[in-house]
Amino acid sequence: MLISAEKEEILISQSPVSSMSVPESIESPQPVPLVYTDVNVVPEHERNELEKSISSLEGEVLALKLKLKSLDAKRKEVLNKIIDTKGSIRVFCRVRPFLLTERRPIREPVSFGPDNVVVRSGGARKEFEFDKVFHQSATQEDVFGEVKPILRSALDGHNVCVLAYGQTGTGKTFTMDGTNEQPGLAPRAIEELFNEASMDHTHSVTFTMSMLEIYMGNLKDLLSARQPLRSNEASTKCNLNIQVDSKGCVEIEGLTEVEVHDFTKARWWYNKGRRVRSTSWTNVNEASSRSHCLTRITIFRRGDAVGSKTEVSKLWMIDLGGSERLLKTGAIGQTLDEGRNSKLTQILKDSLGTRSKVLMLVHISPRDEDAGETICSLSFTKRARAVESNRGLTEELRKLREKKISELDEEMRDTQETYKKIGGRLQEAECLLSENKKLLRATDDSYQEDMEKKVLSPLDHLKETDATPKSSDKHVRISKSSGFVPRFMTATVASRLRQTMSEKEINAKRQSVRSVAKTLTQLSTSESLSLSDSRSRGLLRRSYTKPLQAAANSETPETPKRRDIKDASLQKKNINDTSLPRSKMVTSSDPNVRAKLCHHRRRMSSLT
Ligand SMILES: Nc1ncnc2c1ncn2[C@@H]1O[C@H](COP(=O)(O)OP(=O)(O)OP(=O)(O)O)[C@@H](O)[C@H]1O
Repeated sequence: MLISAEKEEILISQSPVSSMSVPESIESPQPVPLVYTDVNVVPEHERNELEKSISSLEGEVLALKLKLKSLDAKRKEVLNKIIDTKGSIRVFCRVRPFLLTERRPIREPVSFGPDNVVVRSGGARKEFEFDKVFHQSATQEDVFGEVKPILRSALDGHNVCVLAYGQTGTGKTFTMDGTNEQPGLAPRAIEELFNEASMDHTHSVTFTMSMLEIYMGNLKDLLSARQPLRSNEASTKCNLNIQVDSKGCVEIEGLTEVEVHDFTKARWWYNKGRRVRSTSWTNVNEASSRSHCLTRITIFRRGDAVGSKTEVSKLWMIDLGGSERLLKTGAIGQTLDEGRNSKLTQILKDSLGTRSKVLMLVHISPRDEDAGETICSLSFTKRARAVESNRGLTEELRKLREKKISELDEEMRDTQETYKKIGGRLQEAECLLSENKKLLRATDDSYQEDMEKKVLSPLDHLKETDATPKSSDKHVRISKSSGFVPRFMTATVASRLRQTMSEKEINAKRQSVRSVAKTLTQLSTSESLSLSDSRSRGLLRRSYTKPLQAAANSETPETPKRRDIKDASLQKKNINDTSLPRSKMVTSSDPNVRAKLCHHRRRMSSLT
């Protein structure tokens, strides 16, 4: 449907509005003749076609939604199987490249394969296994690619925890935050969540965001509106309480939680939190190496069906303090270490359980002098990895496991592809449905207008407007339809007398204008008519102006009689234009009647 604002016309294809389930033959690109038609003249059979198309599209939308729902459930199940087979605690290792300021040793202490790292220190050789090892040349995209599937789990209702662990200066912040040119995991993950949510056709998904810092057992709200002015000034929200409800869900009392509607807004908040974290420390490096920075995205996912429950899950992205600091602090004083780490454990209590997915990224340095610290970090993650029952499998079982994972991966890809296709079709169908509904509403309105015009001739309309108090048309219509007329609007004996006199005169005009309206209606129902077509316009002009002129010989200079009526749409505008000065709506030639009508109208308007 095309709407030309210039000509105030609507172009409607002569064929009924197509639905999605059109037969192949009709779908082939045949030249469809376009017919210009006025919205006021949509023939009855086209309305029926439109209604039929709407109901068939409604059925199709429903069926597609059901299909998507079952595909979503299947995808969820397959993903869970994959994660369970791979292990719900996954440990990756990332080796930082040498920095420009660092001297590369002749014999590097760290060597690595795709899933193992070997460290040589003081003649000893230690080997560690991982789910994946990112070499020095690995990009931020490479790392994110491996993290992506776990995000889907978060959207599916699982609590997910992504932790960056390692010695100070090994690249934890680089991996989590990244730079403007090379964004890290957190901004990429947030963007991905929005992308995935936009493709979910069966649920509405919303997000909130919180950021906090833990240092020496203190919790600091990084998104709070009230931040300390100076670095050493205590923040009002520096000691938040951790609460656990009856279901075991952890909540941090008073922690700022902002609603994020899109990625731009989320990134803005994320950058704000990062700024607050660094500015509250006198030394920026101290900030990241001595404290844990936690970003929480809470996901609210609700099905479209009436009465659906909202699933809530959390995605934690944590940049841990330098591991050597943790160990050293622990060595210096047990109390300090307890205070520092027990808060972290409490906060993550519901996100490290059996239904949760954990991804730990251990970062190591390539430097010779860091080899001892590297072994410490890797030994810690080895213990974390050992928690998983899948570890220590025989070669045969390992192969079987790999085969199973690749089968599941393929199933997952197929399901996702089908989901995407059906999602696309659903969007098309919904779009078409909404267009058709709009069109039907437009035809309904014009149909009603048309019917009104058949009952009331244009002059009736004038009369009605004339006799109406200044209140809006809408109000008057409501009063008419409901049968309720305010008392001050009921006619008095005198007003009825005055009205009878004016009615006699108006009736004569009504007769002639009705014949014009009839001619128009006949024209409109007999064929689709283009008002841009000069022949049609001429026909309209002739048929419309002639009886008007004949009937309105005695009209006042303001009436359409002396106007050069350009086309029917202009004529229609004149008739309906209630914004015209009220004096222009009087149609009596008799000065006495005119005076009486004016008096009547003044009286009525003074009552409103
Ligand atoms: N993969 C990488 N590629 C390029 N540069 C990196 C990489 N990893 C780390 N760097 C650089 O190494 C330096 C230290 O990294 P970063 O600050 O991220 O370490 P960190 O582990 O977060 O330290 P801290 O514990 O102090 O927070 C930075 O200059 C960073 O840009």
